[in-house]
Amino acid sequence: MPSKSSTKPSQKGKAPALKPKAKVQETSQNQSSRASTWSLKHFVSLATLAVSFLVYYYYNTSSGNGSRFGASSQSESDIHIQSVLDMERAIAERDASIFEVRDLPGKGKGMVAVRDIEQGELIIRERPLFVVPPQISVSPTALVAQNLARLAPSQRSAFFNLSYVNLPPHVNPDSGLDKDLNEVALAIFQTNAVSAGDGVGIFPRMARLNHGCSRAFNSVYSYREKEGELVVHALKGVKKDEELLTTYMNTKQPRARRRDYLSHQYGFECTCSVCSLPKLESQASDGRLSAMSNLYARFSTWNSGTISGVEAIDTVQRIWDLGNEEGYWSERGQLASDAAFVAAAHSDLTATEEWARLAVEWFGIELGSDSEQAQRMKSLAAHPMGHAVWGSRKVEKVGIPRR
Ligand SMILES: C[S@@+](CC[C@H](N)C(=O)[O-])C[C@H]1O[C@@H](n2cnc3c(N)ncnc32)[C@H](O)[C@@H]1O
Repeated sequence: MPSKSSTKPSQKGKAPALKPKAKVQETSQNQSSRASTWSLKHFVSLATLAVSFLVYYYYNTSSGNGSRFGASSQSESDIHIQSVLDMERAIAERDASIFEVRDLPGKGKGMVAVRDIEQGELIIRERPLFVVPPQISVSPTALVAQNLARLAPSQRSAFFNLSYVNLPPHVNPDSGLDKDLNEVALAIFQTNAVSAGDGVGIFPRMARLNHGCSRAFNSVYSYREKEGELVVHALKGVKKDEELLTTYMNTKQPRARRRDYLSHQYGFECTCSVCSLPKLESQASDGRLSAMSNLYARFSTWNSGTISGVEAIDTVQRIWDLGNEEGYWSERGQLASDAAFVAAAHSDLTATEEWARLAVEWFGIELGSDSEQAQRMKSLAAHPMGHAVWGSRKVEKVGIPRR
């Protein structure tokens, strides 16, 4: 059955660092121009394969491992250093062909598209500088300091280049004292860390993504446990010179609540296009977002048998329709996947196939067509009756997606 959490919002929010209970979310998005999007994504994922290999090489041969250098001959060291430089150049070149990190008024730095980006396109693939586990036995400050000590100098400087908020007032960042530097490091970690599997990690390239609410965010990041990598995909088509924005929270909440959270946790007053709407439009948007949240809660009651399969699918369709009205396209892969689950439980073959196909499409956009989630839905669409829950509930014609 769709667990309570599986029917929850699924865009990935920034994980409050060292709050181990913070859960990763996943997202998905918009339709249209599918064939061309797919072929481009395919090309991009091939291109990034080469980069990934170099990243793999880098992290598995260099990461502060001095003894490796010590044991190498001069020519081996030269080759190694050259490989690392090649890898860094390849990543920088690929990034530069998609976005630029710029100073943006009132936001510090941010990522701006240097060309049109297609919906579903892979923007970043990145391994973490480090990940901290959910359970820790030393203080957060000491843990971050320990992790930093293991990094190569260039990695440490990438970390200390990141921005931070909420530095305790007694800390002087310019004192040059270790104790103050460690507090700054913790503030950087807490401002920039995101969920990475069970832990939270630092990904310095994606860390430049600023936040937008509801329909304002156009990029989604997701962590791939198997690969140990984070990927960022375009949730919507992005125009050249437009800022790339992700979301730091579940934004299906009224503006006042979103602003409170962002100001407290991240130290800024959100002025995204949704937060800047005139009063009446903002109220209408808040109404839609709250209605979506309530419908998600209703959908989850299918688990306990409170609502029928038909009612559950009708609820999914209402969430979808509200998403269309609001321009909120995130989490649609998960939503369609949950609907396919319900359809399979009620032995509705056509509905299972159709919802699974829709899930493939939206997981493909938000998480990548090579994501585990998209692949799983692909096999469900091909073999609906093979689903573990097939026929576990009363037979019902639950309904296919209207989109
Ligand atoms: C993860 S960092 C994002 C990159 C950051 N702007 C930088 O210069 O490196 C998070 C911080 O960026 C700023 N920020 C993010 N989204 C913002 C927004 N929509 N408006 C203003 N500041 C924002 C806040 O200071 C927040 O604490």
